[in-house]
Parts: sequence; C-alpha cells; structure tokens
Amino acid sequence: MLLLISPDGVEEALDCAKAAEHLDIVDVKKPDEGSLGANFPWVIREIRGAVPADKPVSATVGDVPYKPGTVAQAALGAAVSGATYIKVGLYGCTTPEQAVDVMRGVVRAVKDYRPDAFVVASGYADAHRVGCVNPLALPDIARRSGSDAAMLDTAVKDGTRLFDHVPPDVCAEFVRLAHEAGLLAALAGSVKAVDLGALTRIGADIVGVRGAVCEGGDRSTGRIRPQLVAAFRAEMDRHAREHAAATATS
Ligand SMILES: O=C[C@H](O)COP(=O)(O)O
Repeated sequence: MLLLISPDGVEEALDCAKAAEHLDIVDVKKPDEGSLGANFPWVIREIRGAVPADKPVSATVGDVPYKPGTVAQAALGAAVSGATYIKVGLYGCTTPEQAVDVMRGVVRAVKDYRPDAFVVASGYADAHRVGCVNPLALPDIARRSGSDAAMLDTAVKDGTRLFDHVPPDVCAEFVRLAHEAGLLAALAGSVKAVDLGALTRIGADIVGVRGAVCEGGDRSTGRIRPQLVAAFRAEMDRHAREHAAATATS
C-alpha cells in the first residue's frame, strides 16, 4: 500500500521531504478551501521543486462543481504546474453521468499534455451528507472516463472517519470493483493508524492521510511532523508483514 500525505503548503511539504523515505506521494492541497481544496499553481511548482524528484507530486483540483470545461482547465493547470497525480473531488456531481462528463474532460486535458499523468476520480464516503454520487459508483465512473484510480475521502472533516460512513466490508467491495476495472483503489478520510489493519486486509493500493500525521492529530491547527509520518509508515509496514505472514500460512 502506498502512503500519500497531504501538506497544505511549501513549509509542510519541506517537512514531508525530511520524511521522504517513509512516504510515496506528496499531495498538494489547500485544506481551508475544502476536503480536496486546490492550491495555487505556484505552490504546486515550488513543492515539486522541494521534494525529491523520485517522489510523485499530486495535486487536488478542488471539490469541483458540475462544470466539465472549468474543471478540465483547472486540471491542466495542476499538470502544467508539475503535478503528475491529478485528483478531482466530484462534489457537485449528483449522477454518475455528470461525474463521467467531468472526468472525461479532465483525462483528455491532462493526458494530451502529459500522457503518463495519473488521474484520480474521487468521491466521498459521506456522500449522503452532501448529495453527491454514491461511493460505490466511483470505480465505474473512473473506468468509463479513462481515469487511473478511484478514490474515497470524506467531504466533511468533523472528526468522523472513512469507516463511520463506509464500513470495511463496503470499502472492500469498492476495492474489488476498482481492481476488476483495472484501476487502483485509494482510500482516505481521517484515517488513523488503528484503521491500517483493515485497510491492509481490504487491499487498498493507496492510503491518503493528513490529520493522522499532524501534531495532535489535528489537520487544521496541527502541522505535519516528519516523525509522525515515520511512525505511521512503521505501522503500515507492520500490518503488511503480519498480513503477508497470515496469508502465507492460510
Ligand atoms: O488525501 C487525503 C486527505 O488529505 C486526507 O486528510 P485527512 O486524513 O485529514 O482526512
């Protein structure tokens, strides 16, 4: 399982760089603009320059409205700024067809510019609270639009977590559907170390975190700390080892 960490700006990204050996993807966002809030192009560019070249930089394009042209242009902006993972939060899409429309535009805009870019269609585990598409619709939306991964995060950061809204057995179905469609499955949403056992068993390809690696576990007032990233990674590795051992003996 890959570890994606979301700094809120250049300063936190530098702290991520200090823990680079423990993480896989640096995900630029602007948490004060929403769960998948988009940051400025120059921040993406500066972070790309600050983290080791072998670590992909991801950028969130926002909790986007149903405006395919606007979103495609924003996604291209993120790619031009140096992000190779482009994450789109389908907040304003109320049907799978709308979501496919938006993601098709993103895939074309991004891949015409950079064919090896990786496009992530993200929905929300707590979709019922904000009125967007059902979490289990995401793998098919990603497949139909030519995206590379389906993701879930939480829209409302009020302390509730991924599994509060989408229990582990339903997350397992999400991962199964994504894999069946040939996609990677990414899961996030105030994930804590205690969730890593279930996420490992479920077979998620990417886990995304911010709060869990911030001081005090607070994604808004705390700062990302390299030692918390290292500790989180150690827990991931421990679960991976235990799972591999259990699978080998069963
Ligand atoms: O992409 C992952 C998000 O940044 C998750 O943030 P969070 O762990 O604070 O919910």
